Amino acid sequence: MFIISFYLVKNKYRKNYTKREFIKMKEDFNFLTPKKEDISLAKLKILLPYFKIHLGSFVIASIFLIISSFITIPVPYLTKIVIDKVLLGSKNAKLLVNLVIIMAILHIARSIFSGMTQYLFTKLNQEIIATLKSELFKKILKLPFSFYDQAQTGYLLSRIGEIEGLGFFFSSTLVSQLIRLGEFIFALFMLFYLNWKLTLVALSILPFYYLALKPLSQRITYITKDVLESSAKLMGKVQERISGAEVIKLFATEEREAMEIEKGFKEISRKNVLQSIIFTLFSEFNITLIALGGLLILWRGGLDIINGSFTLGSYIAFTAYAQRLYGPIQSLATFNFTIYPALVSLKRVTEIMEMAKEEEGEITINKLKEGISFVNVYFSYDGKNKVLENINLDIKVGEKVAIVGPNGSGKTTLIRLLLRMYKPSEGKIFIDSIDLGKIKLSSLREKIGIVSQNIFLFNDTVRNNISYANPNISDNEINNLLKEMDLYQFLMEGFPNGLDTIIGERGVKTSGGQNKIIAFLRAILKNPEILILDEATSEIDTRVEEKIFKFIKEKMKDTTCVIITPKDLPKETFINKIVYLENGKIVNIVTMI
Ligand SMILES: Nc1ncnc2c1ncn2[C@@H]1O[C@H](COP(=O)(O)OP(=O)(O)OP(=O)(O)O)[C@@H](O)[C@H]1O
Repeated sequence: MFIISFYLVKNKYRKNYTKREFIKMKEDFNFLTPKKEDISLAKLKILLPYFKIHLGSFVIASIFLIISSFITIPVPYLTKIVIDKVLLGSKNAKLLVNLVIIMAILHIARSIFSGMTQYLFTKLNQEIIATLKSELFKKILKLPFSFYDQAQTGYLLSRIGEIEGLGFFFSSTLVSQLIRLGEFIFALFMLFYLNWKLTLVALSILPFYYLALKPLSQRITYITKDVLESSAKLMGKVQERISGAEVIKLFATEEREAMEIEKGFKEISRKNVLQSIIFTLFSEFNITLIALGGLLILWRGGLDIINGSFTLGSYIAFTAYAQRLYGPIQSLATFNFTIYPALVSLKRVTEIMEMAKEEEGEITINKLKEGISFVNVYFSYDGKNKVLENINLDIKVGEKVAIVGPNGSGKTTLIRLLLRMYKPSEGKIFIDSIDLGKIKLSSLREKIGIVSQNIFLFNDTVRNNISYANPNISDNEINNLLKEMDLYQFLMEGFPNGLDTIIGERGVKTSGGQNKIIAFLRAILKNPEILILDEATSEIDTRVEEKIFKFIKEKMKDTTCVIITPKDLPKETFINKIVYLENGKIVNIVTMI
């Protein structure tokens, strides 16, 4: 059976698999069962709120579905009347026409209700999927920074895409299954009514379903999860390689990288084939079993017709109702198969939805009065290696503090703690004597303008990047600021379309120094009470750097500034205090007069 399915599926992928690949696939198939996935219907509770919102549409769509499913139920019985009572009996042409018209109306009505059902379910399904995708996106943005240290962008994009699989729960499939159950019971009743012995013969195929379903559904669950996880991981890799295309080209490693990715795609293709084989196995099994059931009915019913205990019309009605018995059996059996991939998607989406968000405080802080204090702060990213040790530091409002130290000494980490991107492992940080942990994140971060080491700019205009914190700001206000900083000329000369210049993805169309200046303007336009420059002027030429420092010194007197640099700053700058950091410890603090 495995071999037949393999050859059926092989055509779908139009690929010739080597003997080794074939053997590997067969081994995978045999060994899939032990890795049974633990999935439960309990996770469905996260879908309930979405379901409740659309309950009205769901009920209407379900009613249409029920009507379209049951409206043609009398047709086989009417056919029996036509054959036994009209054609072989009264030969009443008028009654024949009337019965045919009734059957035609029933078919047309079914088609109209079915079309409306499809439309309503698709609309409902798509609306919920769009909401779920946006919710997941929002959730991902609210996850702690430590999450981003591990997850790759492409991987996360794939996980958002997996929401499509949840559409199953809002489709007509679930209601159809209930209807099919009703249909099954009704058909069973009709069949027993027409010929109970023949009905028992028709039902004799049922135990075989159980035998086939058990081993196959466990395998399909595992392989579905495996395909989704491998695809998401591979997408993470692909996205990273495309982002890092410059490095790949400069190191001339295109072939190596392409081979690596090809290996990943082939592995997924192999798993997809395996998944397809399982589906094909089941579908072929289904078709054969139903055909055999039909033949059993023909054999047994034929004998009854020959010995005169069963009419031809009853036989035709019986086979039509038998279809209504086998159809639901088939779809109830397949349901087991289709629900597992959807449950796997649900489990994976829930994993992210249930992750803890960034820890939030409740206090909204007003304008800074006192300043920032680090008290006995220790920090480690991995819980083992200490990155910061016993940090005690006071930064008063309006003070300009430089943090100087060699690479890896913990300067940026200190700032990350201040921004509450991470929590101190020990000790506390206070702003105006309020524990940082108790402050509302947005209230804290709104106060801080930062130009970080690795700045990120959006693929948008210079204007939209500069005014990111305040999109309603006018060009006039931006130009005034540029003039005040003596950077207007620089911007007009540097960017061919002025504020309308598109800077490209991550600022590829502009120079490193220009990007830093845009990031600096972006931070300034936020009107920050605390300005942090993390090696912000490293790529900026001395002339512009002087202008920036002059602006800070003269126009940002009340703003608290933290300037990070690996080298000592010249003594005559505006700095009030220099903090020397080495191996995560403050080794010296020099206060300027
Ligand atoms: N997200 C992270 N996860 C684990 N370790 C990290 C992480 N970020 C930084 N580190 C480690 O923490 C230490 C301090 O890094 P940090 O970036 O704070 O140093 P820095 O003084 O700003 O260095 P540089 O001058 O090179 O920017 C380094 O050993 C670094 O490898």
